[in-house]
Amino acid sequence: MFLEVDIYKKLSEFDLDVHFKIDEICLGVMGPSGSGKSMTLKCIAGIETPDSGRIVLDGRVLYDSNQHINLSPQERNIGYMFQNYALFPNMTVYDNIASPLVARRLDKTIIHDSVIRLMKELHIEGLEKRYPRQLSGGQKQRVALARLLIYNAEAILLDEPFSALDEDLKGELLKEMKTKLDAYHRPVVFVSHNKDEIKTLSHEMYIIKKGEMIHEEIS
Ligand SMILES: Nc1ncnc2c1ncn2[C@@H]1O[C@H](COP(=O)(O)OP(=O)(O)OP(=O)(O)O)[C@@H](O)[C@H]1O
Repeated sequence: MFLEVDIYKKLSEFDLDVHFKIDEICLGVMGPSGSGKSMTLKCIAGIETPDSGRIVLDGRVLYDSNQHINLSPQERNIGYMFQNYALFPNMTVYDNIASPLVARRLDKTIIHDSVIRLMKELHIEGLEKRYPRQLSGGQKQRVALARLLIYNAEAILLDEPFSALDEDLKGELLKEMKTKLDAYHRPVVFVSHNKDEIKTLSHEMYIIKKGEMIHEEIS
């Protein structure tokens, strides 16, 4: 599996001009606020459209401005975890986690088994019937992580997934995320302001400044 990204997009204050190719590793991306990190992930996920370029995931063209290819986020099959968890507020925890499998019309027993297994693994069993507003920040992030991991996403994009957590909780979730990602063997792009988080999770690192990515050794 590999993810190849060559995108150009005019933004309000500068141009986003991003190029990288990764295989089954976690690529850490750091950079100042407003430098284009979230926009890069949104273009890869298909939520925003670049002005030109090409995005290829394991040989599948997701976006190509010359060929007029622009797959929808669902067709891309990429897992995306936002800064603000983005759980569905009117759905229970169970339904939130199950939603990617329900959308794929999987058998109810298979969905049930997968939800229960992931809830156990992420230590959120017992919360099935709660709504997101009845959860702590850490619980919400675990639910978002379970929903991300429940389906067979071909790549994962993480945008500041630990930003709202206190240090203890962050450390704990970081460990769980590392275990999950180590077993995942697919391309992962991880955006963070925090170098320690990048060091823990990532194999390679880029710094993004005003829309341009520069490779940097993780030291
Ligand atoms: N739809 C858009 N069209 C044009 N410019 C945009 C759009 N959305 C965001 N921008 C601008 O693009 C730049 C990059 O924004 P982006 O959200 O990618 O930053 P970021 O690096 O993720 O910042 P932060 O760390 O604060 O989340 C900002 O200057 C922002 O104002």
